[in-house]
Amino acid sequence: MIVAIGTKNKAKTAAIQNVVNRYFEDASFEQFDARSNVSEQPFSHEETRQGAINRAVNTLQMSGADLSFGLEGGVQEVGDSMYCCNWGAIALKDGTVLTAAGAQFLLPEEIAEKLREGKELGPVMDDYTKQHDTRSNAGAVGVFTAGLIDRTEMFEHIVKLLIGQYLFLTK
Ligand SMILES: O=P(O)(O)OP(=O)(O)OP(=O)(O)OC[C@H]1O[C@@H](n2cnc3c(O)ncnc32)[C@H](O)[C@@H]1O
Ligand SMILES: [Mg+2]
Repeated sequence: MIVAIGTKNKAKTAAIQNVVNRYFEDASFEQFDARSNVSEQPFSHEETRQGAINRAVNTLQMSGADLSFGLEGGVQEVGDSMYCCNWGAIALKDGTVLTAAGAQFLLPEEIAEKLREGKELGPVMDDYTKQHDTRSNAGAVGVFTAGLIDRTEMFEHIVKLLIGQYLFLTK
């Protein structure tokens, strides 16, 4: 089975490879820089979900794969707080698209303020941690959960939800 991945971010690709390899012995992977066709910093569940769908569909079109994955991070305001939200999609050759959402976690107000000013979470996290490429490593979730859950583990749960739906559909 050929599986296409719509990102080169290693926190996301590791999540897809780890979970797919658990359920399919014969999987091979192709990676693409897929366009999400939404803002660099999605600002709602709806936009984040659409980004995941667009990545999955655009990736399938670029590849000769049987199925493709799109994963997208964004933020959503609930009450007076901002949460990081995470969505994923699988696209199949027959046009089927499966979606699932994952963990949401609170962003500290000083981070939320910078995002409301129009900044992107990726660079804001690098400024905050004084590290490089937080988004490809522990991620904001790793930083703000004291390392208990990193970005790969967070996306693994979404990938598991997606593969479970795929297995249910094809059983
Ligand atoms: O290469 P891609 O697949 O685009 O991976 P990305 O890290 O940019 O991830 P997204 O586009 O899905 O995320 C949208 C924005 O939010 C940032 N972001 C999302 N989750 C993050 C996290 O856990 N840590 C740091 N930045 C994050 C990210 O850098 C983008 O600016
Ligand atoms: Mg991005």
